[in-house]
Amino acid sequence: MSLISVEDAVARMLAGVTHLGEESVPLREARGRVLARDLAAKRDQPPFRASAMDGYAVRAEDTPAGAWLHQIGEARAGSHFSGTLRPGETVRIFTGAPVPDGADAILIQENARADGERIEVLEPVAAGRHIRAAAVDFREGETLLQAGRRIGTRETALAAAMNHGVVPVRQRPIVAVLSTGDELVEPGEDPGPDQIVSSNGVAIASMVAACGGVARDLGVAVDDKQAIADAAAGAEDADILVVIGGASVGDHDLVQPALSEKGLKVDFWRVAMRPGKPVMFGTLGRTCVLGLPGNPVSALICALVFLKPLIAAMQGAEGAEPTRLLPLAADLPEVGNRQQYLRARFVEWQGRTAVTVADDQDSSLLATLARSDALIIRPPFASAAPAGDVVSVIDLAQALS
Ligand SMILES: Nc1nc2c(c(=O)[nH]1)N[C@H]1C(S)=C(S)[C@@H](COP(=O)(O)OP(=O)(O)OC[C@H]3O[C@@H](n4cnc5c(N)ncnc54)[C@H](O)[C@@H]3O)O[C@H]1N2
Ligand code: MOO
Repeated sequence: MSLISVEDAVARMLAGVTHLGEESVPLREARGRVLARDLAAKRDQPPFRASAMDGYAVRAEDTPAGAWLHQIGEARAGSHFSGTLRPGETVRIFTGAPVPDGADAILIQENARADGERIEVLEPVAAGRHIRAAAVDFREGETLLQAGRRIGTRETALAAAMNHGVVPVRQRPIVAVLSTGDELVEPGEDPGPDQIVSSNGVAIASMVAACGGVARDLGVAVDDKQAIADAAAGAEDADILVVIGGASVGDHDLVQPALSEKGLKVDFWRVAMRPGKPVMFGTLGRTCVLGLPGNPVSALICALVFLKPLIAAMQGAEGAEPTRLLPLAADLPEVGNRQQYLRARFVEWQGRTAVTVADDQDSSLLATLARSDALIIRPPFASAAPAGDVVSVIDLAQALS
């Protein structure tokens, strides 16, 4: 049986993706959305020379220690002083206020002593000190956030400072999530002795929300072609249908037969990865269909490798999981023909942060996944790796937050 590589599978899946439409949303509601256009500054920041400290606006040359200055006014944030400083004069100033014309430094108040309107200089100050130049942060017209950037806290702050109250973003993909299996009951229900709680549906929906999609829970369909086909009808207007379970080769693995009758075109099935081999991708009309293996850890790792980039691509964003290189704290054996995703923990090893794998990598073990800090990625046919060898690692706290 031939398996497609993870790299080829992801590339094939992304090759057919088109961007979703664009919409405008208030910046306050834009968290997690992806910019559909570049965002340029609508003004200079700061728009004027601004004081960085509370104190006195001065001419630096007037400030030998012991000099006395005459206070002629006050400048506050939001209210400038309209005159011009002449020799021997100062203006009381507060952080964020426009620096008056004629002043070239701020004498901080700790280095001054006020006696009515007479101000004694306790420490000289150099020209330019504690003044932020106009537009030192950015200039009007400068593009600071590019299309494709996901809006988090930093982007929100910058877009706001650029004076964007409303931002152009990509629509959120609608992701229908269908679990399959006679054995499944929803979390919190009263399972029979042969039954299993459906953890995958709710977990994938959580991931969809975290990736900026809109999850539509289609619940659980029993292992029956008609039941699966009927339930999948709830995804007709969805951008993505995720079907969980029934992906393998057993007599009760009916997802492909059920959806084929509705017109599913399978692009790939079975990928050279472990866990996750039975993952399937195809299209049903305009809906992308991702078939995830039922084993809970396989489902989540496949969602990380395929669903996250798919959702990101529809929004015009980068979705590949960032990796970093860390040394192994213990030996690993050689790899077979499937790329491995090994649950692992961060440990201190020879004075450095290193990774060590969990003993049992069975793809049903969610507690092990929750205890793990990282996934070690090992490519197909990699040779045995001794402790100290560097491996590629995904940080789970970010990847499956
Ligand atoms: N003869 C073979 N058997 C299996 C193969 C194979 O190549 N040849 N592949 C194995 C691999 S690898 C995996 S992964 C599983 C994939 O199975 P399915 O996708 O068909 O999933 P199911 O059989 O429906 O379920 C597997 C397992 O996962 C549990 N499950 C299913 N859905 C959920 C859910 N929503 N929440 C929690 N747990 C779920 C289910 O109860 C089973 O225990 O096949 C191997 N077999
Ligand atoms: O490879 Mo399956 O996806 O491990 O259990």
